[in-house]
Amino acid sequence: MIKIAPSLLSADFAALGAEVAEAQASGADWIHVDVMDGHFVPNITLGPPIVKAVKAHTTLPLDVHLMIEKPELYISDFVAAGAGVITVHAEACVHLHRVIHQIKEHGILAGVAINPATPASAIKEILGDVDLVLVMTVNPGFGGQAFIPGTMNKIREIRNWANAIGHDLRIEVDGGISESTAPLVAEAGADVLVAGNAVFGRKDRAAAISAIRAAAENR
Ligand SMILES: O=C(CO)[C@@H](O)[C@H](O)COP(=O)(O)O
Ligand SMILES: [Co+2]
Repeated sequence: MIKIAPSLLSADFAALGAEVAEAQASGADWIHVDVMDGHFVPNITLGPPIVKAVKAHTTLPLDVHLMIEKPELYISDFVAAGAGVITVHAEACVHLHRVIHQIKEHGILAGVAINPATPASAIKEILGDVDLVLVMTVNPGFGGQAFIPGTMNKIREIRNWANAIGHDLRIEVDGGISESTAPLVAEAGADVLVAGNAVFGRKDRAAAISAIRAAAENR
């Protein structure tokens, strides 16, 4: 089953409550929340107080994508704020195994993300421990960038490894996902599709979400 996770990065930050409620009413499965610290990526967005405020406006799982250094210092704050999924970058964690288990101890889903230039092998040893692998299909930091097609080989590789060990892994893709790129990533093995611009950049969010879902499912 394909999940669609609209990214709040492209929503109206002055009206996040209404934006998240509309995304839920429009058929979103998860709400993707991009946390950036100005160090790991060259942009700064939001922290736990905003996640908590957003959570009050939706019953959907909040899919928190941490693009921050030393994510281990903030896991419990994001859990307390209402995160249902927390994903950390492999590139930002010296002790990735420890951070993944720190997330899982809170009883929520744990994910690991890799940048476009990071090989899939960087997460092979942790694959059986995570609920989700996030394959970045753009360089993290900004919404509205163009999809990088070369990332698709990694989706296939990771899906094959997960199948080989019988692991029911979610593979999420993030960056430049739209009606036209959704079939490609779904065919490669992705099943959680983050979409910022392609949902919040359109007036009719329900039409946008169902078009992406249909494109992925009818590939
Ligand atoms: O994590 C990020 C960017 O770093 C994303 O979640 C973006 O928000 C995706 O935006 P679009 O490419 O879909 O507009
Ligand atoms: Co993201």
